[in-house]
Amino acid sequence: MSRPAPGTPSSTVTPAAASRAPFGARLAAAMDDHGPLCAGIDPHAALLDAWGLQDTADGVREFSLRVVDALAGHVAAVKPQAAFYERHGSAGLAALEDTLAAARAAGVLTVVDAKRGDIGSTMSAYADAFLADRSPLAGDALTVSPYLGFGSLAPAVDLAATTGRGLFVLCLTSNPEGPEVQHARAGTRPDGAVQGDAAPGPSVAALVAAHAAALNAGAAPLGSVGLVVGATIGDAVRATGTDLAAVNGPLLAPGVGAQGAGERELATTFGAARGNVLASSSRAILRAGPAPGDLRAAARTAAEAARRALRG
Ligand SMILES: O=c1ccn([C@@H]2O[C@H](COP(=O)(O)O)[C@@H](O)[C@H]2O)c(=O)[nH]1
Repeated sequence: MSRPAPGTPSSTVTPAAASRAPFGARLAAAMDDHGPLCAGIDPHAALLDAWGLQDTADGVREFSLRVVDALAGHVAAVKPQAAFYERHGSAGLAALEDTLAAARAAGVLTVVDAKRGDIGSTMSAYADAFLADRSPLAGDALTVSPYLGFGSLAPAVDLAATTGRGLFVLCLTSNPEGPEVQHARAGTRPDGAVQGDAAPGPSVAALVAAHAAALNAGAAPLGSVGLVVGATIGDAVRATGTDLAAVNGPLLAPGVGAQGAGERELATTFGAARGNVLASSSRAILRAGPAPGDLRAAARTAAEAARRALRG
């Protein structure tokens, strides 16, 4: 088996990476073509059962391949949730690899929702796993967690830029527990200056958004460092002083459907940045399966609603 020589820099530019347009540009085109909707691939045990599949790695693979087959060409992106593959161990990871390969072959963009984040040296290994051309686990973009400090994400930021891939950095997540961390006041300003006790820093969410904005400065039509901003967060963008319009990157908005957000929430949450939003829905679409036509109809309905709310 051939292996890269020890010490081979992960930033090696392969011919594939050199010919790939940046993720932000590819996603902007896909959203224009198919509507601003990402369909989540979350093979929950209950969904596998409802589709007549076993709760095994083979069941997860079959489920995922059916979703890709039904939805490629009808949604801007698909988002496999890594946890549902990992729970089946190495065979589950192989199913994720097969899912990503099928999506690549079908021409639909992939966001691997693995929410990785660690100290910089370990983040380098995560970047190699999910963003390097040579990795079978690489999609078009990866969700990452900035809670070890935004700068710890640098290896992923660098490798994504080199290989034409993207990131979605957690900013204002859709779950009700998020505010205890994301609304808190940060200890530093975007320039790294430490705040004194007397002057509270920006909110953590605003700081994360400011870092993403700096990385996307000048990119057109859209930068490749996106944020995760849940569609369920109410007025948290205003409450945290988060400037989403300045980010100039895609905003992945989970929480549509099963978590309760709909057209109204999409229309009111994102302000002037709503044209950059990629609404994301998993269970609400997947429950329409397993018939491919029913899945497609559910995705089309969700995509039309997202288009009305975000681009109407
Ligand atoms: O803030 C976040 C970040 C990620 N997610 C993920 O999106 C899907 C949501 O699934 P639904 O079935 O549409 O509720 C799931 O994979 C989450 O881990 C999120 O919900 N919120």
